[in-house]
Amino acid sequence: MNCLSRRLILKPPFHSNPTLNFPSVNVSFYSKPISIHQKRKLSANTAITSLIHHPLSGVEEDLVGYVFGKKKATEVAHLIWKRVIQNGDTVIDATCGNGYDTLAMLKMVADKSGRGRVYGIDIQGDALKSTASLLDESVTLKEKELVKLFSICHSRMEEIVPENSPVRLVAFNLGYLPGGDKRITTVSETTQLALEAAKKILIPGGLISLVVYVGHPGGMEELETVEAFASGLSVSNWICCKFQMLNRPLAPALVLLFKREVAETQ
Ligand SMILES: C[S@@+](CC[C@H](N)C(=O)[O-])C[C@H]1O[C@@H](n2cnc3c(N)ncnc32)[C@H](O)[C@@H]1O
Repeated sequence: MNCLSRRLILKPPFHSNPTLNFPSVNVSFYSKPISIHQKRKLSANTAITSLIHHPLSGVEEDLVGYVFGKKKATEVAHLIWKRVIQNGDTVIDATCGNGYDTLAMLKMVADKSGRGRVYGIDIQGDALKSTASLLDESVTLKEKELVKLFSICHSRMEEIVPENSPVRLVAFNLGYLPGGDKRITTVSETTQLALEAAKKILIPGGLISLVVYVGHPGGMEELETVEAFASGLSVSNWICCKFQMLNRPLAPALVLLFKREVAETQ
């Protein structure tokens, strides 16, 4: 058989951590039609390669940590963001709160060229003040300039991100502001609108990440809204999953909506 074989070192574009080793794979180019058996072998190799390079691979231990109550949903979310975000990216924190997620995102996008941007949104002025003061304590003035804060509803996120900015992450941490007024929470209607907006502006290879607190009134309904939205996304373009503890009903659920880099043919 006429077959050209090449050994490639694949560096997925979503990966920014140079300390991790990338597996090498054999890629074969065939000049003749191949048998069904060879085709199956090839597509299995492709499937394995895409699994190896998926942002969820490499965080297995952290997911086990979450299952055994050793890692918080937010910590696992941050580790997965790290595998998606590249220096210089544009990302959105759709619920800034006290700014911990904003800060984590800033550390991931900031580079010397000053290209990265974090658009932070919260309906409460107090939350944005809290985010700004956390940034003041934690980052340089130059880094802080990469963060743009907006006191608006996240359903309006399209209005604040410049049109040609490739958004790679939109993150939600739903519920109420810790230490704030517990009556002010995210709500299903606007969360649904915000998810639709996020879907429109996210680039292929991007991620919509949600940590959903279900212990407050309306929290469970909101999780159902998120699940219904995720269930409606096409399999060829999205990989959607949820991590939730069944016997810890008040523990937050982690919902991840990965937009495929390349649409999968069915
Ligand atoms: C659980 S807190 C976020 C915690 C935050 N990510 C952190 O790291 O501290 C949820 C936040 O969502 C905000 N929020 C509620 N409804 C919103 C809306 N429609 N648009 C934007 N933010 C909203 C609340 O004011 C609150 O600060």
